Amino acid sequence: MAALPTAAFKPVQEVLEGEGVVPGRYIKHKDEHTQEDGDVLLPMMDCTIIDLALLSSSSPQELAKLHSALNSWGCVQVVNHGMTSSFLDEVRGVIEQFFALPTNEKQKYFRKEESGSSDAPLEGYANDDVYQQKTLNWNDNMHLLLFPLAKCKFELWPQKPSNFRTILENYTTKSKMLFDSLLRAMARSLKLDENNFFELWGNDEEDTILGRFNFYPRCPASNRVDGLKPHGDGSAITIVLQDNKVEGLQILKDGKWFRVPIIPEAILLFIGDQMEIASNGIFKSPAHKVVVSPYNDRVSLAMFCIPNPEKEIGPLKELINEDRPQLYKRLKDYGKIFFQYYPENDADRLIHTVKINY
Ligand SMILES: O=C(O)CCC(=O)C(=O)O
Ligand SMILES: [Fe+2]
Repeated sequence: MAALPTAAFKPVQEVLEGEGVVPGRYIKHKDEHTQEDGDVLLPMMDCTIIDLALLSSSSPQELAKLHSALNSWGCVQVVNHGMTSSFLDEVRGVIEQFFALPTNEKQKYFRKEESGSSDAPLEGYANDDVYQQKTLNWNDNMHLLLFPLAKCKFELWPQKPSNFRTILENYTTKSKMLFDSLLRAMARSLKLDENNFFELWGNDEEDTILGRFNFYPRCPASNRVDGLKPHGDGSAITIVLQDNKVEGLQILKDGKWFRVPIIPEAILLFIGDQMEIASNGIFKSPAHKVVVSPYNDRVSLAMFCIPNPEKEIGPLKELINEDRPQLYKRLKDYGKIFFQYYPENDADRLIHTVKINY
């Protein structure tokens, strides 16, 4: 990967300063204008809300709801997860405070090439401009490895606001428990041994959680830019803490885009490509994207469960049978395959590259 051009770096947040014109590099190609002007009128998805307490007590109805939603949408929102709304607001608050800092303060945590390697992610603050995408996302972001603690590069964690680290460590510890409960419940909903998905993620000290802190500045030409282009997540599973006031996340189902509702007390779960592979296609990794508001900035925090790249991932043998032949190849380091294609504009379903064609 080319060296990251620190000197030329400009946060999207500052792009409109001066003339206030959105540069062409951010304007979507004509053929990407699928629903220009119409985004606000898109239907809301029929989002399943899962009660974690019921799930953990193995309520058959709740497990069936989970199975059905992950099989159709690949996404649910989870409530009763043990984190209070005021705590979730604190997490959102420190993210907002970080992105509100002056650029020279944020640049102390700038993403450097040396911080990444084939098996460790690039960490720090940046935006997609540094990867020279064809059309850029209207998004500034920060990537931090959040788990396990032994792998955290705390020198890249913001010192301001001063409670950033405490809040994020606390949120990560609670999220790890949430991930574990969800993975167990997902296995149970498929009538598998409840520890089966720990083979995929969670039982290995090289399994990690990568956090992506997103900031989508408001944009007057909001319907001509993408906050985040359509993509499926390359993780095993992802949880997203959405902004509690500003909508923007959309999900694709049967070729149509739907808005994802804001449920302030909920945490959103997306199936990632590696879980779609492990579940032999029963759980779907949905394409999703983010649209930008003309009036308000939006933040979110996506936490990706990334399996040890040395581990071979493939459809579980219990989920392969005559009616459902093996749909995906067995592979290692899906992240590497994923990031070879990721900067492309049309890379919304990279999982197709590892499909077995009968
Ligand atoms: O901003 C959001 O709500 C979703 C972010 C997302 O999809 C990602 O970071 O992969
Ligand atoms: Fe995503």
